[in-house]
Amino acid sequence: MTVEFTKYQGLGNDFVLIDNRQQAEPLLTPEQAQKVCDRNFGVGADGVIFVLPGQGDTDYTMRIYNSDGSEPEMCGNGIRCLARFIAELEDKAAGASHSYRIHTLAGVIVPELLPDGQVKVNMGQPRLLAEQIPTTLNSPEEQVVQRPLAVNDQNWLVTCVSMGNPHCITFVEDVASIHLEKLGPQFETHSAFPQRINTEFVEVVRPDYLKMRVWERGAGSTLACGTGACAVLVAGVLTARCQSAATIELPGGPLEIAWAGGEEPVYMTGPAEPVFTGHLG
Ligand SMILES: N[C@H](CCC[C@H](N)C(=O)O)C(=O)O
Repeated sequence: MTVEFTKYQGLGNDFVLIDNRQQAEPLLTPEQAQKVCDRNFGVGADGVIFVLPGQGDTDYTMRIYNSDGSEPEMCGNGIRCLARFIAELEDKAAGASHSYRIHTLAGVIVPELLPDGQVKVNMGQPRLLAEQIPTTLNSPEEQVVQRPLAVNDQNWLVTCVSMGNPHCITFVEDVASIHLEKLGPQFETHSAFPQRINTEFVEVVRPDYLKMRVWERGAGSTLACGTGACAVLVAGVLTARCQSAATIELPGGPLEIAWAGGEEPVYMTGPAEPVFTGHLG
């Protein structure tokens, strides 16, 4: 069976998107997705994203496999790509604005296509309690803000935020000096994170401009992480380092993130572009 796909990227975080509207189960297994993501033996991507039929009052369902075959709850850059892909599948006129209600393992997420081609996403509320991350770095009902964590014989102060998927944020003086390939895997598999963890290293340039690098759970070093940028803004607000809206500069480019605090949702605005279409198998 050949499977058609379209390759999309959001700030260089790239995905194979598959029209899966005809059945409730993904057309590829996690093992097949892993092979598709291989940058030498496959198409090459940070993940595979499936557009499935909606559930309840949602238009569609998004499922995603990381390049290691694991299934995360959500993907910020990926859902912007999914929204653009759906508009293409529905043959929506370019330049018009549309929003979709997407069922995900992180809850209902609402991306809106803006007339300029960018996508604005209501990413839902951040989860801040240790049990919601999940992590053992504090009592289950407590938040994890500037807690000590020993990694690579160094003591880091970390703040943990879930956007449906788990993130560990640490603020540093010079983000370019971080040895991501050495530190990333040690954070990712640390025993304090029973579901593993996405790790963001952040340099506050100004309260409305932060630079970050990311080691993603199940995907390694990527050029951008949308849920990670949201988690970084939330951690910046919780630690009084940044304003309620900021530009988060990733290696692949900037995302605009805003959070009014408390029970309010986090909003993310950024690009998503098609690259090419092809067939698998
Ligand atoms: N690797 C992440 C999923 C992809 C998230 C990232 N690509 C984004 O844009 O949010 C995880 O296992 O939680």
